[in-house]
Amino acid sequence: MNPLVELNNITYKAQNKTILDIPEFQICAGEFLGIMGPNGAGKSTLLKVLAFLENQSSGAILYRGEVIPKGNVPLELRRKFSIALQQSLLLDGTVFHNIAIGLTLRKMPKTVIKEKVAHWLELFGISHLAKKNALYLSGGEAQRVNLARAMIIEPEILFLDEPFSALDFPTKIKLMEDFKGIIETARTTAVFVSHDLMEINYLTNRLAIIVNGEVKQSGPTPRVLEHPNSSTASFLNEWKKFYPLAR
Ligand SMILES: Nc1ncnc2c1ncn2[C@@H]1O[C@H](COP(=O)(O)OP(=O)(O)OP(=O)(O)O)[C@@H](O)[C@H]1O
Repeated sequence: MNPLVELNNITYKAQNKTILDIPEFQICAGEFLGIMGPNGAGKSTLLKVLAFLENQSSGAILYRGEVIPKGNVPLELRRKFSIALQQSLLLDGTVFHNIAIGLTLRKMPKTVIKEKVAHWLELFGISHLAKKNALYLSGGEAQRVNLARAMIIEPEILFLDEPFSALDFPTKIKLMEDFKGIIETARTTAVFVSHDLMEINYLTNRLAIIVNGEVKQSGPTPRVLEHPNSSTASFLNEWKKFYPLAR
């Protein structure tokens, strides 16, 4: 598989503490990569570094084989990426306006915006909410708007930091099912930070386990879950007591 983003000898330090220490790591085109690990392991920091939202302290980040200058990421590269967080951070305005925002910023013609928003509203099953103020949505509805807003720009990589974790179980299951279909059809490359083995097991095809800022194991999700190594077993085996591993 072709690497879209590569990390080479990356460290990230804050307040004299090494938070990430990653000799090499890649995001490959077309994969749905899960990142899992204990609290404070560095998952969100890794996501931010991969998405060029935080500058590494040392090392190089390559995009499609080219080194990207630290702190000077071209706007057109930033615009290839989308990010969806646990909090949907919607704006005070209609659902239509919120979903359209990425296209509006790119100065797309109004007719194209209307067409695309209608398409993504329908895919996420929220056409009936188009005119509603986004601040008055349920958690599940808001997360659908958040994901539609991230997907409408057809990102090269979609970064997800626990977008389902605040949802009740039935809402989460329905959204994950719909989302999986959408992302498979769009063939979007995705990087997904989650605490939840069920979410990881259902959505991802490759899994990296990060402990103390280091990637301790990575590989196809079923293989990592079924064969934890000596560095990941204590973390994964706790989870496996609670969830069956069948996909
Ligand atoms: N800018 C910063 N300054 C100081 N410490 C930081 C900074 N950013 C992150 N950290 C610390 O780095 C560690 C990793 O944080 P990070 O949020 O990446 O972990 P995480 O694995 O996503 O955690 P969680 O599962 O709890 O969300 C934590 O101990 C955090 O307090």
